Amino acid sequence: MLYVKAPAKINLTLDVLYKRKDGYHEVEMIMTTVDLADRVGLLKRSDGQIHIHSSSTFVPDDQRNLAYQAAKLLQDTYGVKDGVSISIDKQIPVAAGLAGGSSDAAATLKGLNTLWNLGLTIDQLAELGAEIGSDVSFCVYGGTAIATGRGEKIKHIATPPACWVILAKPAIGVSTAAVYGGLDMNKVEHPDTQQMVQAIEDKDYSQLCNSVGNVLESVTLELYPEVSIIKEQMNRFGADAVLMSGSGPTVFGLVQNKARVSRIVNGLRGFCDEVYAVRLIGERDALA
Ligand SMILES: C[C@](O)(CO)[C@H](O)COP(=O)(O)OP(=O)(O)OC[C@H]1O[C@@H](n2ccc(N)nc2=O)[C@H](O)[C@@H]1O
Ligand SMILES: Nc1ncnc2c1ncn2[C@@H]1O[C@H](COP(=O)(O)OP(=O)(O)OP(=O)(O)O)[C@@H](O)[C@H]1O
Repeated sequence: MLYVKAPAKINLTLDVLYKRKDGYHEVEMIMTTVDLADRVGLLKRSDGQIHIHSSSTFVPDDQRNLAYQAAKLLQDTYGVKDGVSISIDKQIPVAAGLAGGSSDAAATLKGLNTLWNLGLTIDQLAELGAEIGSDVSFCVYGGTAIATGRGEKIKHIATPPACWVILAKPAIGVSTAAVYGGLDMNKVEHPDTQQMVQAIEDKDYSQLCNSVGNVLESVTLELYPEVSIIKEQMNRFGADAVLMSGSGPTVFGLVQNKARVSRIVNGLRGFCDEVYAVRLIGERDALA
């Protein structure tokens, strides 16, 4: 069995520039990996079939699974006759704004490149990943990057200063399409992406905290008021910055003071079932 780690991402910024003719939104966002990861196990099959087994009942075990789609795309594109049994040890909450499915797909692309001896470059894998979903290309590389286009154009940037990331996910799943669909471009308050890039390059933690912003947040907050409550609690218990990740509903809080981490985590219990305290990874291949 070949095991590949599939880390979650958070969006330190997420800006939407305009709605495109193809229905997608042109974005500019800063993404970084955190050390909450699924574990994807891959076992070669000689019958050509793709089988999925997941530890979570929330995840489809058929062609709807993004890891299945990754394997099928490689088979079809490169005429691969081998199959694979894919087991997903799910640690990342599902439909949470943390790119769990996208990261499983990216891990599958990378693992099968080895298992099926395809000899593809990481750039080729990232390009294929874009056919599966907008977040998959970033997940192939990991690290910290500005993503543009519909999210598939990746430019790597420096590693952010070290900190804790508290993730709190209310017991709801959010449809990414519904959140983008609810965005009113006349009401968008754009985050300052360049200021965030500068803060990361300067390793200026307090400026980084001042620069977080996500234009999808107000849409999700309106649909799900429970997300606001979690934001308020994180702020009240002393997180340095608080923001929703992706299309939500997960809220993350950044903290440098370790004593404050357990205070915030304990404070959130009772408001929220799923709370994690993890670290920013932010470096490419730190988990490979
Ligand atoms: C919210 C983010 O997670 C931020 O990282 C991503 O922008 C979404 O990435 P994703 O889940 O991989 O999204 P996809 O599976 O490609 O798209 C799901 C749906 O979201 C909407 N969508 C997605 C990306 C984008 N740039 N514009 C969009 O309008 C589209 O309606 C699309 O049908
Ligand atoms: N391997 C997978 N893991 C989790 N969900 C999957 C997977 N494959 C397909 N899905 C489906 O995709 C949907 C979105 O799940 P996912 O956890 O990837 O969302 P997300 O964290 O919001 O992603 P993103 O941040 O990229 O928008 C789920 O409702 C689930 O049915």
